[in-house]
Amino acid sequence: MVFRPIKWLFCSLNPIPVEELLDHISAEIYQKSYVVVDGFVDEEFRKALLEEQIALLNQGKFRHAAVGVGEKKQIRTEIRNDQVLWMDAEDLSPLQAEYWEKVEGVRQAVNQRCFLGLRSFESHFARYPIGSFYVRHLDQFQAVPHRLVTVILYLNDSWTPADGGALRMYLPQEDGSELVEDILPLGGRLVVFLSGEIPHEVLPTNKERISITGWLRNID
Ligand SMILES: O=C(O)CCC(=O)C(=O)O
Ligand SMILES: [Fe+2]
Repeated sequence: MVFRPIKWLFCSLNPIPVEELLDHISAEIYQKSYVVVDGFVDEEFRKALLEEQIALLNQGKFRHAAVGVGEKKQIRTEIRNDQVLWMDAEDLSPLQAEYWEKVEGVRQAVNQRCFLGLRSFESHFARYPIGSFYVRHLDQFQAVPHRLVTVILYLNDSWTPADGGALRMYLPQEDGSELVEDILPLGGRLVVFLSGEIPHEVLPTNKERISITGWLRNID
């Protein structure tokens, strides 16, 4: 497989060298357990990923997302009612492989600074139809201890506060309280956070909401 060399990650107005961006991501994760990066992918790439996802959706490849793992895995639409399509690490499309390659940069940078021993990545496309949500949860729990870092890329063409569907993060403070931060799923925006430390939810969306969610893990 041939990868396009990644020299720049984009903010359309303000491209910065990839090393600088990865350094920023790992520093923020180290200091505050999360980071939001706008324009992580350029518009052309975002649109191509969105089109690929819509084509797969139209082929009926998405399934209701489940909660729990193994025998306890079940569809619980009162907890989450998005639809997902897992990417097959052994059979990535060229676009998916290009995205994974970008996340590989994040993995290495975070490992270097935070010593998390991240070894692999898993991810799925996600579609939240109008009215859907995902109630407050942690991505790392007893049954899935190997998910250490959550990585989300939003693919939406446009988003305003009136569209709902924000990612609501509950940031633990030193005094034991929580700071609530709402992050809109703006196209090209990347959100990275420590899966075991930041409870979060997806607020009900008033518009179809498309993203790629993934996890860096400490297993192969
Ligand atoms: O799409 C989002 O903003 C968050 C999704 C999420 O929390 C999850 O899939 O675990
Ligand atoms: Fe989550």
